[in-house]
Amino acid sequence: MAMIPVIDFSKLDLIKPGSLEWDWVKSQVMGALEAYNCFEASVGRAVEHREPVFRAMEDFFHLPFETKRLSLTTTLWPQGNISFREDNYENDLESFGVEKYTDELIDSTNYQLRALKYEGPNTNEPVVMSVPHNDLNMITLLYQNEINGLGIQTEAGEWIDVKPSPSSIIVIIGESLSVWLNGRLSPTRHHVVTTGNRVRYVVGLFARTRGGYLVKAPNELWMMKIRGSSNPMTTKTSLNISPPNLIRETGQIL
Ligand SMILES: O=C(O)CCC(=O)C(=O)O
Ligand SMILES: [Fe+2]
Repeated sequence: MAMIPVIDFSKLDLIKPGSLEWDWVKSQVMGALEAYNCFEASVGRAVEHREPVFRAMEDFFHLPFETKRLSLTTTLWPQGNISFREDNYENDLESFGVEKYTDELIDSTNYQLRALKYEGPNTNEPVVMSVPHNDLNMITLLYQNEINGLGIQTEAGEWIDVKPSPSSIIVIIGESLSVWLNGRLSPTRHHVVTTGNRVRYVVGLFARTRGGYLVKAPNELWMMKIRGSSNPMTTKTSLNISPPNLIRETGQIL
């Protein structure tokens, strides 16, 4: 049974950028992204918050909308986790030799936290809850309760059912990061399919380029070879993140 790679991020607080351990995590991240466009990050700390988070989510879905919006941001994704999402950027960018853009990328990014609830479909037949798609943003972090449902499609077209451990966050990449990397990585194609009668809760953190920024590859990545292609990328694609649509420079509306 195919699985997406699991990478141990639990000691990332203790290891220094540039150390052997850091380079080891970095090379695993690269290997996973090249082979699967995604990975499962094992972050020990998540387990401590697991019960209260999903209990809070049950209560939360009974609240009026505005109360939901306010309480989610402060309760479900405490400040302590900011370093994890920034480490993720730093790690990815270093792998491509463009780490000098880390601060710029972090500054031009905002984070949207979404609480997702999928009612159980009350059948043993798989029911599609979210059709196959790529996210449009840069990176998405997903933390779910024990009800699985996320499927990732490999570039060969095979679907892999994701079964994250309770201490894991799934990291997937979106269209914007793929464009920023000038096609060096493809966005993670994924869907959600569930069975049974239990509710699936997911906390999703969507790292998105702030409105008004043009997502385009830095010069260093212009002429780099695209994976699987013998030709260097000679045209520059970009995404103009101006709501409501993402527009490629070629004029294609996503
Ligand atoms: O429920 C999930 O695991 C994924 C959700 C998703 O794909 C999305 O909100 O874009
Ligand atoms: Fe998605």
